[in-house]
Amino acid sequence: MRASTPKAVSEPKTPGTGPAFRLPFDNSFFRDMQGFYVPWKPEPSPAPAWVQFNDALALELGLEPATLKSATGLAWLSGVEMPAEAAPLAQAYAGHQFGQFSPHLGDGRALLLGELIDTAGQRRDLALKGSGRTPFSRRGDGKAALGPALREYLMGEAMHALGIPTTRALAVIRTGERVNREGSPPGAILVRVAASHLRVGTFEFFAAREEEVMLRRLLDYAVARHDPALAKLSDKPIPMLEAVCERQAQLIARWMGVGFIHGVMNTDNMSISGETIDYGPCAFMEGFDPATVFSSIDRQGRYAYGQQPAMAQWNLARLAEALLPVLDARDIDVVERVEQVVAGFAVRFDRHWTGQLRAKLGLAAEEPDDRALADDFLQLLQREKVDFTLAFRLLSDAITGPDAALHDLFGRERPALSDWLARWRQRMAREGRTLQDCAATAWSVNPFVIPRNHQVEAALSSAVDEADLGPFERLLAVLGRPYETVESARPFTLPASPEVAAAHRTFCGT
Ligand SMILES: Nc1ncnc2c1ncn2[C@@H]1O[C@H](COP(=O)(O)OP(=O)(O)OP(=O)(O)O)[C@@H](O)[C@H]1O
Repeated sequence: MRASTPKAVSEPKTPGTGPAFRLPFDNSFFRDMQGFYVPWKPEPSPAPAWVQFNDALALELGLEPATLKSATGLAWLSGVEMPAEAAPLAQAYAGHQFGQFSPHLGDGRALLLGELIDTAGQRRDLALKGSGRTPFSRRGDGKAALGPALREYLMGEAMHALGIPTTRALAVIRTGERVNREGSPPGAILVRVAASHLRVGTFEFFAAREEEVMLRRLLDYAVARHDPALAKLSDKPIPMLEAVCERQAQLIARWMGVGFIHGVMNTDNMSISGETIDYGPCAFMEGFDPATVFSSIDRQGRYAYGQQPAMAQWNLARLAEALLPVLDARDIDVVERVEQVVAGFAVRFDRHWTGQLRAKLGLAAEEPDDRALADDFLQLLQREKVDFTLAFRLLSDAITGPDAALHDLFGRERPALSDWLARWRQRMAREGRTLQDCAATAWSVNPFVIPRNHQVEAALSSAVDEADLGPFERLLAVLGRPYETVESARPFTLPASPEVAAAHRTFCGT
C-alpha cells in the first residue's frame, strides 16, 4: 500500500524547462499484454475546453487538481499532446450484444492512456472516451457527444455517492467540434477512471479465436489485478469465475436496491472488476414495476429492471464458456463444476438481494420470513406503481415518525398497506434494537435523492442547448449526498409527472 497522502504531480522546476509535472503512469497492460491491444494515439481536439473537472477524484488519484487543470493538463487529456509516460492503446474485445455475438468490438472510440496507482494503492485505468477513430471503429466516427458524456459523468458520481462500485469520470472536455448526431451536438471527451477495462468480452475475443495461450495470459493478468489472493493457485479459472460471479451478484443487488436499470447489459459492458461500466441508456426506475425498460433499443425488455439478475447470469455463462479452452473440457467433473458456479450465481444474488431488502426494511437480524415480508411490500408498490425511492425513504422515516406521507402514496392500496405495516412493526419489535437503530439501517440504504431521469435530461439540455451548466452542477451537488435528508434538495426528490415521464421514457445515450 502506498502512503495515504496524495502524491504530488508537481516536481521541482528545472530551470529553463517550464513547469515540470507528470502523470506518473505505470502501464502494466501496455507492458505485459502485447497482442491484446493496438498502440494508438488520440485525435487532437481542435479547440479543447474543460466542461467538468472532478477535483475529489483527482486527489484520490494522487494528482493535484490545480496543476492538472492547467493548459498542459488540458492538452494531455484532449489528445493535443501526450504526457511523457502515457502509452495510449486501444484494447481488443468482443461481446454478446442483445444475445448476438460480435467477435470484433474493441475500443472503437476510446483509448487507455495509462494506469495510475491511487492514494489507496489501487491500480486505476485512465482512459479517454470519444477521442477519435481507432482500428476498432468499424463504421463509427470514434466520437462522443457532450450530452452523453455529461450523463456518464453524472451517473458515475451518483452511483459512487450511493456506495455502488462504478467507473467514474475525471473530466469532460469539449473538443471544439460538432459531431454527426441528431442536432449536430458539440463533441466531447470523457476522461474515465476504472479499476480496469477488462470485460467479459475481453475473454470472449480470445476464446473465439481459440487463442489458448493468450487466454491464459489474460486470466493471469486479470487475477493478478482483481483477485491477487488467487494468483498462487495452479488452477485459476474456476476460482476466478466464482470471484466474478460474487462481485456481479453483489453489484446487481446494489443496483436493484436503488432502482437502477443499466439498460445495456451486454457482455462487453460487464466488467471483471465488478464496477458498473458504460452509462448509455441507463436510468433509475420511478414507479415500481420490474418490467421497466428505459432504452429505445431494448424493444423486448431484455434488460428490464427485473431481468437484470437473469441477464447477469447469462453473461456469466458466456464468461464460463470463454474460459473452457483453459479448462480441461474433456473432464466431465470440470464442466460440471463450471455449470455449478454459473448456476450458483442465482443463489449468491438471492442472498445479497435478501440482505438488501432486509436493510431497506430497517432490519439487521435474520428471520426466515423476511423475504416474504419484503416481497409483499414490493407487490403493494407494483399494484399502484408507487415511486420506489420515495416509498422506501418514507418507510424509513415511518420507523421513528408518522406514516401519513407513506399512506398518501398508496391510493387504493392503503388498507393493504396498513395490514402490512402492522406485520412489519411486529417483526421490527423482534430485532432487539432500538427503533433509532433500525431507522439508521434503513436510511443508510434508502436514498433521499437519486438521479431522476427527467431532471437529468433537463440538466443536460441546459448544458448542451443553452451552454448553461448551472442546473447540471446543482444536480451533481445534490446527488453527492444521497442518503441525507437535505431540505433544499427536496425539489430533486420529486418524481416526474406522467406526461413528463412519458416524454423522457425512451432515449438512447450514445
Ligand atoms: N461513435 C463510435 N465510433 C466508433 N466506435 C463506436 C462508437 N460508438 C460505439 N462504438 C463501439 O461500439 C461498441 C459498443 O458500443 P458501446 O456504446 O457499448 O460502448 P462505448 O459506450 O463506446 O464504450 P464503453 O463500453 O467503453 O463505455 C464498442 O466497441 C464501442 O467502442
